[in-house]
Amino acid sequence: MPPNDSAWKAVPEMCRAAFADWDKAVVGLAEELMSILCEGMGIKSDKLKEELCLERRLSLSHYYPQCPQPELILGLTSHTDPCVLTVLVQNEVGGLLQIKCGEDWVNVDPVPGAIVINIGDLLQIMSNDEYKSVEHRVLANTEEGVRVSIAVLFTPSNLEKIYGPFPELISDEKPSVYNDFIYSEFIRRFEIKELAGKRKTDFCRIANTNKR
Ligand SMILES: O=C(O)CCC(=O)C(=O)O
Ligand SMILES: [Fe+2]
Repeated sequence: MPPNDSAWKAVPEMCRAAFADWDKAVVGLAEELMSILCEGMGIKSDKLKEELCLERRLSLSHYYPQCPQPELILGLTSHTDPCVLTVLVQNEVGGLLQIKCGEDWVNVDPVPGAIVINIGDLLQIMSNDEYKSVEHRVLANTEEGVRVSIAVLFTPSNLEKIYGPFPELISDEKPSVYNDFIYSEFIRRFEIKELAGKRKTDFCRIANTNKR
């Protein structure tokens, strides 16, 4: 949420100050990461910041109690994050968060003090496939302890802005693999679940370009 947004009022007063401190720390980390990711693409380091990708944050808190029939369900179904970047912290209950590597699911077990960073679909598109959004899921919890995680998803703050691969990354050798789109249209399709079960990046992928 942007600073001074009325959404802050939804945060209980007793934890508003702590939440604001957490938000500040997460934004600082994301700014540094976005700058490194821009350098990795060979574009100016504040490009993602300039594109308003630090301003809108969605904070998702997850609580996974012990499940009596874990073989029947997932804690969170397989998905990629519909954002630029995700910063995620998890408690010590491991063996549940997994990422897809090829055909395999690989555990992302908690490491004390470590933070999980996911590349989101929008960064995959903006980078013209230089970076790839990560498919992940959470298994149902079989342990007595509760698993808790907090994910902060960074998305552009201007919903009516046009996004697409950065022009600096497009050349005759590396043509654009995505059409430009209005961000609110991406959200609309995501919310009506039109993109469910597909790679969300496919909605603007130019036909006949290779999927990676
Ligand atoms: O609970 C987790 O570790 C995953 C949360 C997640 O993938 C999400 O909020 O998008
Ligand atoms: Fe996620």
